Amino acid sequence: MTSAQNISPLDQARILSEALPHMQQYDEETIVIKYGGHAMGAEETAKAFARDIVLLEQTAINPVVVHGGGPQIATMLKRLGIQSEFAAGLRITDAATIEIVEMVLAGSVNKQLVGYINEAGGKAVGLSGKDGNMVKASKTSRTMVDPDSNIEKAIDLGFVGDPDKVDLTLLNQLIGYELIPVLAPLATSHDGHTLNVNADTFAGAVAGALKAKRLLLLTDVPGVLDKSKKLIPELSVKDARKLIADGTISGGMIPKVETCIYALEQGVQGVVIIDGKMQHAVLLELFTNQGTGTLIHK
Ligand SMILES: Nc1ncnc2c1ncn2[C@@H]1O[C@H](COP(=O)(O)OP(=O)(O)O)[C@@H](O)[C@H]1O
Ligand SMILES: CC(=O)N[C@@H](CCC(=O)OP(=O)(O)O)C(=O)O
Repeated sequence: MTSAQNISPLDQARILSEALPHMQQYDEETIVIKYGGHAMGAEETAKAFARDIVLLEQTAINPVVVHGGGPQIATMLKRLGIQSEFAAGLRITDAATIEIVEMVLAGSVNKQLVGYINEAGGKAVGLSGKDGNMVKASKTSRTMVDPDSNIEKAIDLGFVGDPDKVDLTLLNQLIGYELIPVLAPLATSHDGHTLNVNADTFAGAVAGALKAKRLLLLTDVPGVLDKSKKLIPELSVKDARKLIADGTISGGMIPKVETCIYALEQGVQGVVIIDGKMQHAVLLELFTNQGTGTLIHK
């Protein structure tokens, strides 16, 4: 890795100077950043991410962080001997599982990230979508074609939700007051149950409601990859839909790309999927001229 010592002082100054128009572009704007559970696995990278978030806040950008935690939930469920399955990329969440999901997402994962941001000098506030009645959701309904009978069947995902209303009262008390919201993807159903929401979907709903300037989805791959595993730097909504239909985009990448499409429809201007395992991916994406991952556009 090239350290700052290997770069001449003039080049260091040029890199900093290159950031100026980007900082001006995002001045006072809200940027939603989704940090995936896989990406936050390595402590050093997670701490570098936290530093980047504080740097954004320091440059008069309003970052809102949404985190995942799929692998962390899986580890805890395994430790407790609870089986877990996915259907249509979503965790089937029964009554025992939702307790663990909430414990891991709103408890350990959320507080660890809050701790890292605060250690870097920020003022992070850890919340879930249940706080302040922020995110109301309806139980997710999905269908799947049964491979034996070839008949489309409804799948019961249990306590899994799709957001249908985001109340910004609480977030508006934090944004613009140097406080950095760090959100766990949980919501309340209309009859008061806790629902597990895919973190990408949750981030899209929050970015759309906030009319965020940008949405960054940090994952564990360089972006959307084509059939030969090469990075696709730019993807139109039309082509993204084709790649989902032909199976090039599958699994966890489906809710990510669908979130990007939803956010664009809601007026979010720049929507990207980037590699969160790369240190300072957020700074590179926002403050330099080179985009790193996949930009999804209309
Ligand atoms: N076309 C594709 N390009 C990139 N990744 C893909 C693609 N199709 C499926 N994937 C899978 O999607 C995964 C990212 O989704 P997910 O595991 O849910 O990440 P996260 O924890 O960051 O939300 C990748 O690791 C990869 O296995
Ligand atoms: C319904 C559903 O599948 N919820 C996810 C929530 C966490 C998540 O999305 O985490 P990543 O971003 O790390 O994948 C789950 O239970 O794993």
